[in-house]
Amino acid sequence: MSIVVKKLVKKFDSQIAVNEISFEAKPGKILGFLGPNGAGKSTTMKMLTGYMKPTSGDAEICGKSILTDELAVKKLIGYLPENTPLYNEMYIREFLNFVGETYQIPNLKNRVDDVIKKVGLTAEQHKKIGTLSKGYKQRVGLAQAIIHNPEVLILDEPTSGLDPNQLAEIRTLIKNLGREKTVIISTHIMQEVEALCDEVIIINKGNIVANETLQGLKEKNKTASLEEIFRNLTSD
Ligand SMILES: Nc1ncnc2c1ncn2[C@@H]1O[C@H](COP(=O)(O)OP(=O)(O)OP(=O)(O)O)[C@@H](O)[C@H]1O
Repeated sequence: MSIVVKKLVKKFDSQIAVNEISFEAKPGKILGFLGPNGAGKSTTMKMLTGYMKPTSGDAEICGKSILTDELAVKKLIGYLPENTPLYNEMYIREFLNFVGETYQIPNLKNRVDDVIKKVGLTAEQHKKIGTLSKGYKQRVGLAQAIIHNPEVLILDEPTSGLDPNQLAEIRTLIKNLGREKTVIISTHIMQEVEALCDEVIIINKGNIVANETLQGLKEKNKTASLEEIFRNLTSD
């Protein structure tokens, strides 16, 4: 297992955003992390990537604890946050070089060339980040997430705001990455889950209400409609 989550809790004052959730994820599989707005998806992802301390519980990324091995965990994970914080004043190459240097990547120039090609930024590569369209900014976000070739990818709504062409390209990229790596993606797009995910977790009000293979989820709920399953499991 490359991700083992153990009774993870996050409280904000009296509000329990994530309520003692446990789950696992393995390499070569894409795990879809679904839930209504405010369910606790981003909060969980932030805890797994070391950007937010859990109130209690722990998680291991390739055997390293998010509580005690924060640095090792950051190296093992590529993270695309929901609203990718990018440096708008920087040029794409400058930014990717900067990120690459923090990971001390050898032959960085070649690696930057590689990721630019991989995420489809070749035509835009000499532009300033601030001048890019939303979809291209998203690609820069993906490029910084994969530059250090991490074992685990955590992508928070990776295709939000992309046009249909970009959507298809980025989905193909994620699908390919998922062949070797452990990938968790959060999304509200059920077609995306169908197209990409092997396994699905549905979270509602901080609690896991489903944790199945995509096929298993449909069989258990006796319908092939993910939207119907989602509504049944998350409506009040
Ligand atoms: N820093 C914070 N301080 C206080 N409350 C927070 C904070 N971050 C998140 N929350 C609350 O925790 C709950 C879960 O939020 P979270 O962002 O994890 O939801 P989400 O499932 O990612 O939602 P969405 O689909 O809208 O992105 C929400 O009620 C939110 O208001």
